[in-house]
Amino acid sequence: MARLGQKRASRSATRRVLESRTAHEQGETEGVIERLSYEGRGVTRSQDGKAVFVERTLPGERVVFAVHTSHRRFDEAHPKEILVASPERVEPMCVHFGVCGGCDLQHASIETQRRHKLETLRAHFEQQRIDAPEPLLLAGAEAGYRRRARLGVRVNRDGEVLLGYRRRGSDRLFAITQCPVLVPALESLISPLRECITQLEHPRHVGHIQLNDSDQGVEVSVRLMKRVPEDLERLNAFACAEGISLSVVVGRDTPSVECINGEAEHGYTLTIDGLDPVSLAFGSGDFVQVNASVNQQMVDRLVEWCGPLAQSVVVDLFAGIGNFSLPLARLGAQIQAFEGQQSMVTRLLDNARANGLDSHIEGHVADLSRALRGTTLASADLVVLDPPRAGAEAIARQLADHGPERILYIACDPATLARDVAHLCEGGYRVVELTVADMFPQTAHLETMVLLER
Ligand SMILES: C[S@@+](CC[C@H](N)C(=O)[O-])C[C@H]1O[C@@H](n2cnc3c(N)ncnc32)[C@H](O)[C@@H]1O
Repeated sequence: MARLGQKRASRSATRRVLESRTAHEQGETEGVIERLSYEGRGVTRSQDGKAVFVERTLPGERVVFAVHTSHRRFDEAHPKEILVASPERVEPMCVHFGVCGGCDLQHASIETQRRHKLETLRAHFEQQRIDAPEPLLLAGAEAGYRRRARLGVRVNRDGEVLLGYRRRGSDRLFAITQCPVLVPALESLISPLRECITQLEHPRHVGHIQLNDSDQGVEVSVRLMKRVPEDLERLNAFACAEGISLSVVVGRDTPSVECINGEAEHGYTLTIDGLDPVSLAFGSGDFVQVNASVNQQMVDRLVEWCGPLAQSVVVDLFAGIGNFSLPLARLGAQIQAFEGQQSMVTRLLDNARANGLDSHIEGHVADLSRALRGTTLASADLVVLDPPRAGAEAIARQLADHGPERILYIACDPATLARDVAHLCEGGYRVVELTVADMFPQTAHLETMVLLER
């Protein structure tokens, strides 16, 4: 097999390697990959038995690797050559794979990726001694699924405009020419956008660019440090030519938003289907589930698991802009929604009103890294919680002591999920349904849905 591209370690990583007494010589080592780590790297051992995590490799492969970062108990490495390839290895779909900080599993077949996610979840549950049914899988397209992205912009010393993402393991930006995990309507904008920024009077004033695919089509938001009228005209011409909506956010401390082309003043929405669909307006600072098809399947499964909900009281914790609250309210449930950001609670309540569901939803701002005071979670019929990666340990302990009959936990981190589910099981719950949702194909990230009953 061919030699693989040289990966340059960041300066601080290089310094750590040189300073570390346990670092490998800066040579290359041969090894056989034993297994995949949870975050999708091949694991082998150095001659002295130290674990080495080699990115972009698969179990069973014989590889030549070079260590780029050394720690006391393990090393991190990149492959130089694949001597014996796994039959599960595939050609990565993106030319930037290995450099880009986004995807980490493009070298594995989609079946391998999904099996790995199921095994990762099982392993976390086993570590916590949680008794659970075999996880099922929800999945959509393996590429072209991301409906939101943030692109960085940098102008290098030669005046060349770089539009792209951060490098793997670094803060540094690199230029992209493609991103096959984006929905086609967003991916096709990469080159024209770069061209447009290059032709601005002041490309250095561009901070970052956010792309959203919505019910109204593509919406682009450009962050500008300064308002330059000629550049606004050029951005407007670009938006008209591409048939997209475009707004600019100008200034640093108190930025102002200006719509320069399209429908921004009416808002952008995402629709969730059902017998009676709901549409959610969102803003660029709001949390949005990036994979529309998998999100729809999650909402469908939630509805299927939770059965008839008319007149039920549902507490939706970490509610965002109402992704679960509104479909549940549509089924007749009374929703108490809690969310940390005031702006998203406001949006959730606006969304409830716009969908004729305001009499079914109350929204509250609350910091859910702590137990929720003044609300009797036990008297709800169902608690839905969908925390960020840190999980919801305090809430899980509270629910373990005073929780309702049923809890639906949606999680983007299997380790903190398993920790919290273990608390719930100690409190008398058992896992009755378990599903892995492949929300982020080509990466090792997994989304999980767990239904627990007392
Ligand atoms: C994974 S998102 C889920 C949002 C929503 N359920 C959805 O499906 O779109 C997690 C949400 O938790 C909110 N959040 C994060 N930390 C929080 C905290 N300490 N207290 C309350 N909400 C928090 C975020 O603002 C975000 O909206």
